[in-house]
Amino acid sequence: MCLDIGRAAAAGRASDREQEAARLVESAGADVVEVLRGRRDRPDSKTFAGTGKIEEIGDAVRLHGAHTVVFDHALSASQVRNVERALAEGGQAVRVYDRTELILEIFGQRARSHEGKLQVELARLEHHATRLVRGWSHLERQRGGLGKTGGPGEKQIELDRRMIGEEVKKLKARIAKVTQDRATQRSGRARAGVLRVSLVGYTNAGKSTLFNRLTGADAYVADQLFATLDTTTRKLWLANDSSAAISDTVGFIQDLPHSLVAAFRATLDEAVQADVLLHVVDSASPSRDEQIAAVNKVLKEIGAANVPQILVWNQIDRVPGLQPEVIRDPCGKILNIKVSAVTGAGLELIRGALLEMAGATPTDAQPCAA
Ligand SMILES: Nc1nc2c(ncn2[C@@H]2O[C@H](COP(=O)(O)OP(=O)(O)OP(=O)(O)O)[C@@H](O)[C@H]2O)c(=O)[nH]1
Ligand SMILES: [Mg+2]
Repeated sequence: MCLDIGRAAAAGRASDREQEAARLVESAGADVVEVLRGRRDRPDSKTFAGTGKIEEIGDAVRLHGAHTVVFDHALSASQVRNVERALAEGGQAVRVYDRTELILEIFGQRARSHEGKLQVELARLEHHATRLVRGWSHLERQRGGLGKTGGPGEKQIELDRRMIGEEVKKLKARIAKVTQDRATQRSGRARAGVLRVSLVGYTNAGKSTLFNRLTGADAYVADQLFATLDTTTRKLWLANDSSAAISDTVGFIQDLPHSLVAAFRATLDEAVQADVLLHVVDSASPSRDEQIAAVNKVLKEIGAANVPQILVWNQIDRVPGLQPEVIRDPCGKILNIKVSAVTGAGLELIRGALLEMAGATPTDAQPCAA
C-alpha cells in the first residue's frame, strides 16, 4: 500500500500525523510500502494536474507493486476517479482510498456485534450518499450551462439516491430496535441510582486495558487503532457496599468521519448518558494535547461536552518521572489522575475519585473562595 500524506510538512522527520496515518493503514491489515509527502503547498494540488504528484505516486506504485494508494485527507469522488484513471493510464490499476474510507474500512473489518455491523453499514451508505449528492450538483451545474434538462446521468443518480435513502431508513429502524435493550438497561441503572461511568478517549490510549484491570473483564486489547467498536458495560466495585457501572466503548481519532459519528450515535450514547466520563489519555504520546482536543471535539458533537469529566493520564510507566497522583483545581475538583493500566499503579485513585463523585464519602475538597 502506498500512502500519500496530504497534510504533512514538506520536509523533516515523519510527523506524528504521518505515523498515525501509517498505523491506520496497518490497522486495516495492509503493509505501508512508502510514505509520500503531501503537496498541499502547490496551487494546483486539488486536481494534482501538473504537480508531478501522479507521476510520483505512479513511480512508487510501480516500484513496490502496490495495489492501493491511500490519501490522508478527504478526497472528492471525482478526485478519486481522476487519480485512479491517471494511474490506470500509466498501466497501474490501483484502488484509491481517502482517510474517511480507510477508517470506514477498518470499522467494517472490526465490527463484530450485530449492532456494530449495522452501524458501519449505515455509515458507508451515508458516506456514499454524500458523494452522489456531490456528483449530482456537479451535473446540475453542467446541465444549466447547456440549457438542457434531464439526462441519463441525472436519472441514475436520482434512482441511486432514492435507493440509498430507503436502505438508510431501514437500517436506522433495525439499529433502533437493537439498541432498545441497551437503553432499557441504562434507564434501569439510572433508576437504581448506580453511578454510570464511561471510558472515552483517543484510540489506543488504553481504555480497554483499564476497563479489564478495573473490572476483571476480558475485553479485546491490542496495539492497533480501533480495537474496540462495541460498548461493554460491567459492574465496577468501588468500596464495601458501593459500586458503579462502567462502559468501555469505541475510541476517537482526529477527523473522525462525520458519517461514522452519526451512525455510531447509539454506541456513543453511553457517553452522553453517563454521570462521569473517564477521559483516558496516552500520556506517553507526543501528540496527547491534540488527541485530548480531538476527543473533546467529538464529545461536543455527540452532546456530551457537559458531562463531568476526569482526565486519566494513562501509561505513566512509559514516561520517566510520572507518579500516580490526583491533581485538583483550587476548588478541590478532580482534574486528572495519573495511572498505569498495565502495572496497576494508581488504580485505587480512580476508585477513590469515583466514590467521591458518587457522594459515598465526604469530599476532601476545600471550600472554594471563588
Ligand atoms: N505500557 C503501557 N501500555 C499500555 C497501557 N495501557 C494500555 N497499554 C497498551 O496500549 C495498547 C492499546 O490498548 P487498548 O486498551 O486496546 O486501547 P484502547 O484505548 O481500548 O484502544 P481502542 O479500542 O483501539 O480505541 C495495548 O497494546 C496495551 O497493552 C499502560 O498503562 N502502559
Ligand atoms: Mg479498546
